[in-house]
Amino acid sequence: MTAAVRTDTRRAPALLGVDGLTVRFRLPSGTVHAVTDLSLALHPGELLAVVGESGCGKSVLAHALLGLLPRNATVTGRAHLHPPGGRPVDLVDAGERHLARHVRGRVVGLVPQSPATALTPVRSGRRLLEETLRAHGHARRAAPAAADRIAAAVGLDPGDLDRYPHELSGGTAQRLATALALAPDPPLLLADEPTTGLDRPLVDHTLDLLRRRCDSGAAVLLITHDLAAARRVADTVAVMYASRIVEHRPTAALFDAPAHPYTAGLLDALPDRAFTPVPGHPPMLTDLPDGCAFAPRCPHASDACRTPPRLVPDGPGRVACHHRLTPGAPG
Ligand SMILES: Nc1ncnc2c1ncn2[C@@H]1O[C@H](COP(=O)(O)OP(=O)(O)OP(=O)(O)O)[C@@H](O)[C@H]1O
Ligand code: NI
Repeated sequence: MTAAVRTDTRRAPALLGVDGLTVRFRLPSGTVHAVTDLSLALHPGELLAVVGESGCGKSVLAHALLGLLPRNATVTGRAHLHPPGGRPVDLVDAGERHLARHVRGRVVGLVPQSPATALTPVRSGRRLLEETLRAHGHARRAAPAAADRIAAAVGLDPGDLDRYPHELSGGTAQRLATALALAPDPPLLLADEPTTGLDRPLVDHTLDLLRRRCDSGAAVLLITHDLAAARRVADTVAVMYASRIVEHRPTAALFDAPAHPYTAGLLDALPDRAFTPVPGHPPMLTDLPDGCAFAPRCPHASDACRTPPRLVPDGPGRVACHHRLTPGAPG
């Protein structure tokens, strides 16, 4: 079914076209290469999962798209957003005023990775949700019923809405953050680890909710550590390593025949596969090697890997590797 959705979405113009997005942080100790030359297109109806080990740049990517990075960040490249019925905007160039008034929440929703710290502490969940709904065009009288409906959709009890964020468990705060992001019905949703702290049935419930939004025309960029989650709902999966996309392809193709040794390593780490972690650790983003950043951990590395591999088309996807795996070959 997702294949059919994918075919349809490719014909529509991209809702988001990211081209060469690069983020650097200046620190007294050096420069953090957080996102490097990242390109992707996201179409209405498409669910893209971004996966990769902790610290590879997933959250920085989401924050860069929303102009939410701190002052020590430099962002270059382009991120064209084509809101349905609205004027296209380059999210990298757009000023804070434009992003705050016309983009954040309304066109691009964010489920933040740490909702407990992102939620305003002095308002109850109900007040936050009703304010969000009213700010996005719901009549005052209709807001309470709409708040209850959205709360129920994310699996919140009405009683949970009457609490303050600091009174909520991590999983409940997570669901409130999801409800707040969904309330304005944004055509693009960036969901950064939206299932953290949830038990398995609620994880699946939340993932299916995101999938249904795509099936009714929205686009979702789902950031997750959870490959099983990506497999359940994503149309395509982008694998990030040390600030770059190293592989991006349709979900079934990625799980059946990964082309990048790092992707193969992530899949081998799954409990229902070899359950063997990728050996070693990711490099420091202040001190990246000149060539392929994965080479020190890669069983296939050779002299060729001293030259950085470019992300190039590979079958139905893209891969950046001098030793790409072919289907059937050992990882
Ligand atoms: N304000 C900042 N100043 C300096 N470095 C930063 C800043 N924010 C993030 N970083 C660095 O950027 C890199 C990417 O961070 P990011 O939060 O995107 O990782 P992530 O892939 O989301 O990891 P996780 O899965 O743990 O959430 C990390 O090395 C992080 O330390
Ligand atoms: Ni993150």
